[in-house]
Amino acid sequence: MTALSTEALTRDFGGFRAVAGVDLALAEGARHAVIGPNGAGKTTLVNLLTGALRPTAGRVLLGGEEVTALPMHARVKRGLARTFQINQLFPEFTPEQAVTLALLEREGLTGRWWRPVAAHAAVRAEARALLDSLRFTATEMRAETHSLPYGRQRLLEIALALALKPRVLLLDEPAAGVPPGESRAVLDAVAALPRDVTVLLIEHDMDLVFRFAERITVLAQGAVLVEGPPAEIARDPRVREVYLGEAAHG
Ligand SMILES: Nc1ncnc2c1ncn2[C@@H]1O[C@H](COP(=O)(O)OP(=O)(O)OP(=O)(O)O)[C@@H](O)[C@H]1O
Repeated sequence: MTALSTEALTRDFGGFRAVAGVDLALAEGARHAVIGPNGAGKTTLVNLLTGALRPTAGRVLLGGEEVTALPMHARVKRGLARTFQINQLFPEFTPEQAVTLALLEREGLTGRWWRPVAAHAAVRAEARALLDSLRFTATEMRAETHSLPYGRQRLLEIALALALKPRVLLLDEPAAGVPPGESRAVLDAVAALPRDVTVLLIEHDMDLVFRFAERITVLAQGAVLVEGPPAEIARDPRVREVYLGEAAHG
């Protein structure tokens, strides 16, 4: 079963083709990464997947159903989640409180302060389990978010996206700004999530990509240059060429 796919996905800006006939297919439970040199079309592709941009041509499918014409929130409802931005975290909340609220929100329970205490306890336990699956310690779960290392704050954003119980999690540069010593832990925690969530990673840092992904799609000039397992991508001369070109010109 395909969790997320695109067919001949294309986006023009004026006369410029930023995404050119991209075919992607992520199997359920995939750990897939899209890489490519600057200007390859990665950000445009993400925006087409989330619904922030409409394609000039082609289709986006979620669980085999076409979502090309659906706005962002409708795609989220159908199981596509992306990470929240850091400024959406409440710094004085603990991760446990923040995830509990997100879970309550999903179930439409916020504001129902008369609900039984037992129900609340169950949601709290669920929040702790979710944070535990992302390798938060009990101490970290109960610390105010602003006091946590930046890598943990990024993981909390991922936890909040996971609280929506998505089918597909889209991670757009989740390690941006995270110190190198912490960024591996962020991606390792995501890689180890249960396989009922499919993960698509867009990331600049090659070390992280090769650590995380089981399949890699390389974009160049808006089109798929090559797709395959990391070992194949690493030794593909075409991939080296586009990155060497970038190093020479950038
Ligand atoms: N709104 C826009 N209007 C015109 N051109 C655009 C627009 N958005 C992107 N482009 C162009 O499309 C191409 C792909 O851009 P995009 O940002 O998707 O690449 P990218 O792979 O994400 O690059 P980077 O790694 O540098 O972020 C670039 O040449 C960019 O200049």
